[in-house]
Amino acid sequence: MAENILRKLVNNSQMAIDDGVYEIEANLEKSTKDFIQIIKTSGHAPLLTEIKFASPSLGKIRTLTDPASVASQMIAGGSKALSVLTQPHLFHGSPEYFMKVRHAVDVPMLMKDIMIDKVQIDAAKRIGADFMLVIQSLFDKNYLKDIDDFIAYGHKQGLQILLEVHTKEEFENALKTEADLIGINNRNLDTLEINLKTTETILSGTEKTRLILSESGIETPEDIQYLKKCGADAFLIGSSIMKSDNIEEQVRNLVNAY
Ligand SMILES: O=C(O)c1ccccc1NCC(=O)[C@H](O)[C@H](O)COP(=O)(O)O
Repeated sequence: MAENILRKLVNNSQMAIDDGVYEIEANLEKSTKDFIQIIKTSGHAPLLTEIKFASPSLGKIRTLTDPASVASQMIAGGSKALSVLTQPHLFHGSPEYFMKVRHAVDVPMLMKDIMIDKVQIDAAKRIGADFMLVIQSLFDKNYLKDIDDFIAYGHKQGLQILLEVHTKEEFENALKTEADLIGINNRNLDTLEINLKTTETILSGTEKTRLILSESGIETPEDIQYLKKCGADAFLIGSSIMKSDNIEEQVRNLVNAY
């Protein structure tokens, strides 16, 4: 069971690649803003908010509407950067939604997908992404080879790298790479269980040499205050915002956690 979820996500990405989902004609500019600088200078909780209409763990989260309108509400609430799902299978994402948002806003944007192939990195550049996601466990579990080459290719395309980990061992491996930002995913991608203590466990007793994004399962200002105390510098939040009747207000409430 455990290995199956990750394997399914990898297979889904391969299916999307084979279906031509990442063959993009466009050539959009990325943002003029730098999320790393924003994190370093922010007076409030720096949020990377995620436009996510469905997920493997929750199924449908919100009725599919104009993603640019969701993006504008998030930014009005104080979100400093956006993550947009481009994975069609299980997440109902697409590069087209990403580009709709890219046309509408000038904030740093993460192409959120299960990245397994350089074709997707080329697509990230073409759709105007600032960041791409790399998942450390895909390399540690031998689904993919040569993380340094994958990251270097992303950098060559002008992308910054969010490298996601879920265990201390993955975190230590991640620190050996040239990733720009390390994401600690509180969601176990093998079981889909969420535990905010993951961030605490991984950061306790380690010297922090890279900016840390705590990801998944964040719902309240108290969650953010706790994660900040654990050493997180920024926060990736999707479902709890996408489920809200008032996206702008929900984001503002979380941004004002500190
Ligand atoms: O969200 C899922 O169910 C999921 C399942 C399997 C792999 C990845 C998944 N989500 C990716 C994410 O990292 C989250 O979308 C992101 O951290 C936001 O999390 P949340 O606020 O809990 O929606």
